[in-house]
Amino acid sequence: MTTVYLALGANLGNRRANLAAALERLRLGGKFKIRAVSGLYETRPVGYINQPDFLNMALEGETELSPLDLLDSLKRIELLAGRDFSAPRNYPRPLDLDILFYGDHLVNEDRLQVPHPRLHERAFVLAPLNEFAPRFTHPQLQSTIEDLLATFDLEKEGVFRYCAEPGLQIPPPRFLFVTGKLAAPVLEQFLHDLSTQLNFTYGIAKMDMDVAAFMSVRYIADHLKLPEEESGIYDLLVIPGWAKGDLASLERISGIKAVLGPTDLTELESWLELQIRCTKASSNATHYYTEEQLREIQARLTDSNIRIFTDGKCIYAFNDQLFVSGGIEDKELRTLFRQLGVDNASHAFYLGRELYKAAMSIRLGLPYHQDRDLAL
Ligand SMILES: Nc1ncnc2c1ncn2[C@@H]1O[C@H](COP(=O)(O)OP(=O)(O)OP(=O)(O)O)[C@@H](O)[C@H]1O
Ligand SMILES: Nc1nc2c(c(=O)[nH]1)N=C(CO)CN2
Repeated sequence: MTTVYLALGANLGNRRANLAAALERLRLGGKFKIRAVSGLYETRPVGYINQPDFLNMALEGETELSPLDLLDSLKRIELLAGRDFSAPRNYPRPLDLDILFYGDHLVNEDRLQVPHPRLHERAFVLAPLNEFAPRFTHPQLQSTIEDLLATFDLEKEGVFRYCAEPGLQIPPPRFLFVTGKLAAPVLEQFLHDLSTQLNFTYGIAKMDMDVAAFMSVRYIADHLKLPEEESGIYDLLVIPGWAKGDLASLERISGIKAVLGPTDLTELESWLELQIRCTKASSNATHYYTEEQLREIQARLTDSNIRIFTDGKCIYAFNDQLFVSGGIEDKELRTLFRQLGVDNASHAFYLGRELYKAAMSIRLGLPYHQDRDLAL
């Protein structure tokens, strides 16, 4: 698995819906996992000026695809969004997906250059990327994203973080269940109930056979009719637990990672819980705000409640009036606490506990969320 960074842009049609659909399609049959997404930015077009404004965002993902296979998948997603590849470069488009970085690999092929050769000239790329990868170092320029971004005045560039469109979330996992005709209605009911409880989405492929237990992997591979554009929207193909045969060939034919599901519907809940936990546990991306972004958040506050954040190194605490930051050593924590000037005893206990939890999260390399337990 390689960590990759992608830039997304849209300036035709329903721009936000185009970006949302791209996130849904970016599962690539389980070969791509989105780990972090930025907010949406309203941006003035660069290059060919006489065209509508863009919505831009960036994301961090992990993939087992090679750089060129990833590029091909991105081109397919652009095509599904209605992209006209005969239009000249820099023309309006419903969707544009660029590979910014592929780990720290350098690629220099006719149809692919990575790192993207123009990313450091583009505030509309650097600003969203900086939300979750400020300290990623450009392998050729040897500068971090935050340093590259610091050379731009975002207002002058026409790059605005707080646009009218609400941001997008990482889509929940999406499973495709294969079933026989008899079990289909019961499975549908189970999945319908569990999907909100466990936060996943699903599709059901009903095979023309009464009982799922009689299906072989070969039979499923031969009879699963999936429109080509659909394989990308799933993370996992779940086939009945009794099925025997070669899963690798089914994966090749369907384009989706395949696993055997539980043999009994009563085990479906714990089986799904485990699957979902596994996808989350392998996520190592932590979203950190930069001090500048935290100060922007502060500027919009109107109350005195203290908000606490970390950036993996320092602790930041602020309300509408004051903004303090500091390190995680005991002495630094005490100074931070004093600067907050809290005189109410129960509030002081609360803040002390939160500050120590924030310090602990930094020591352990875990994400910190105010009022939530530390979690792996
Ligand atoms: N890192 C990269 N990411 C995406 N496409 C790339 C990359 N490097 C080279 N390309 C090639 O660029 C071609 C044109 O891509 P596209 O139409 O998205 O360009 P553009 O968005 O108009 O301009 P720009 O490349 O400056 O963003 C693609 O078909 C692809 O082969
Ligand atoms: N603001 C903005 N301008 C652009 C963009 C884009 O995504 N945002 N993409 C381009 C071609 O890739 C050319 N110009």
